Amino acid sequence: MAHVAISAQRVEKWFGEGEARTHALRDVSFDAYFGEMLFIVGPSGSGKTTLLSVISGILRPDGGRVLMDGVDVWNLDDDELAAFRLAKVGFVFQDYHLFPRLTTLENVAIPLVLRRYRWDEALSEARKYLRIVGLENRAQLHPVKLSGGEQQRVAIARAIVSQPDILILDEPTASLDGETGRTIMSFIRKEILSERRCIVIVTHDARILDMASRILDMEDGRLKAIEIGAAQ
Ligand SMILES: Nc1ncnc2c1ncn2[C@@H]1O[C@H](COP(=O)(O)OP(=O)(O)OP(=O)(O)O)[C@@H](O)[C@H]1O
Repeated sequence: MAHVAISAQRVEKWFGEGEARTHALRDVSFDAYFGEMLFIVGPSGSGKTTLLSVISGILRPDGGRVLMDGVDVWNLDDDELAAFRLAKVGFVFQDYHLFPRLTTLENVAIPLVLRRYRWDEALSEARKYLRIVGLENRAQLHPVKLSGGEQQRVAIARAIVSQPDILILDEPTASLDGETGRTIMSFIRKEILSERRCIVIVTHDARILDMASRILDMEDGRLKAIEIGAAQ
């Protein structure tokens, strides 16, 4: 029996006040397992990014709970939650969140520095991951000098450098051409997914859906269906 990595239980989220009040997540429950690549799909505004933020310990829900590897993450205090996320979760955000003043290599090294690696060790490990995403020759450039697709690849390298148990990606291929997107997703599936890791991906990109183990289909804040993917 596969081990549950993330358990979302009756999650609710509201935004705004009065007329602008939006019910962004309505009673959303599902389990994500170690060893699977779980995709979240649905129309714009259906709550995908909100769900990703709640299950990864970034955005506090208004109701329900989220267990990550058995830990009720929204019951942790801020310091415990930060430490838990650092130890367990890697993120790739839709808009990259790269540090503009650091080089590409330094950006990838940051999670290791936070884990108290020596600076030279962190840089050398980071270089391996830049090579994996095909950007070794961009190591000394700052993010502003990179294309959108290259920045996305740096963000992916930074998310996987510390080998997190849970890897969360928001639209990871949105700014990549089809071939690069598939190459990176195949790489993640082959080299990054393992029996001890769970990968959750929000995507609009139909070209990569065949790599899903299962697909959560969101609509209007609700979980409409859970489908078995082609790669299960
Ligand atoms: N910070 C916020 N403040 C107010 N409303 C928000 C906020 N974030 C999201 N919403 C609203 O919550 C709903 C769900 O938004 P969310 O970004 O999760 O959807 P999404 O499915 O990820 O959309 P997209 O595919 O366009 O990224 C939308 O109606 C959105 O307008």
